[in-house]
Amino acid sequence: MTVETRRITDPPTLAREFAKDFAAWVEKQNHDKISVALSGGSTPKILFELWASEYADAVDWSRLHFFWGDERCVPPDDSESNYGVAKELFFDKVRLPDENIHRVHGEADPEQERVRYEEEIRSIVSSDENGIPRFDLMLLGMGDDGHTASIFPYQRELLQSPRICEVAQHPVSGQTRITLTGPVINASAKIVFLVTGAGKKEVLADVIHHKGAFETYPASYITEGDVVFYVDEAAAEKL
Ligand SMILES: O=C1O[C@H](COP(=O)(O)O)[C@@H](O)[C@H](O)[C@H]1O
Repeated sequence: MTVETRRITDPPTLAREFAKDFAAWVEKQNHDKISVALSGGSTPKILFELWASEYADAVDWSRLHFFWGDERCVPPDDSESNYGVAKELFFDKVRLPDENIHRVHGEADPEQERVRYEEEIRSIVSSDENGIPRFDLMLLGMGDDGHTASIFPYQRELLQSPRICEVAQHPVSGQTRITLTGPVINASAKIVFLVTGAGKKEVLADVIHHKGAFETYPASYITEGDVVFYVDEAAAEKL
């Protein structure tokens, strides 16, 4: 296990650095069906725009299969849909076959969709020696409260679940979501957090240095693989 932190001036530069590293990483992969789980929220939006513009022809997108670490249980055209955001900013603008996009059907019955999505993951993503799907790349964000994917503080059962996905609840809004579980996130070959903004600086320092209230923050438990935190200066202030 290695945890690396990369401090980068601001969100646009951070997205640019990661996009460059990502393109080089894709080139190095010696298999097709490269599986990437995307994060939701606001942080990856600049990255999606960059992929759709400067990297539209610089990456062979047909080698990649996109999944999500978490999704809100809303229809795909809802502004809250993590898939909807990626579609509008990225998928609609690059040459990526539809069959390479593995979205969570947020409009479906959550429990039935959890089961269906697990099967879809198993059909593409190969498993490790413990039978856990091993994504090639897990892209994560971290909320101001230390949540990652849709695993929120005090939802330890989601961090330890033996399932691939669980139906989750946002603790404040009550919004239903579907999230990958801790063991699946941790089994990924490579894990990348993109974290920006001053609102995350205290929590980020606790998560990375395992101090203060770190045990409360789900992001603290994503430590088993090859983990890289890309952080902007505002978020890195307390590191
Ligand atoms: O709800 C979510 O929040 C986190 C963090 O989002 P951000 O807006 O602070 O970037 C995100 O990683 C997760 O996928 C998303 O659904």
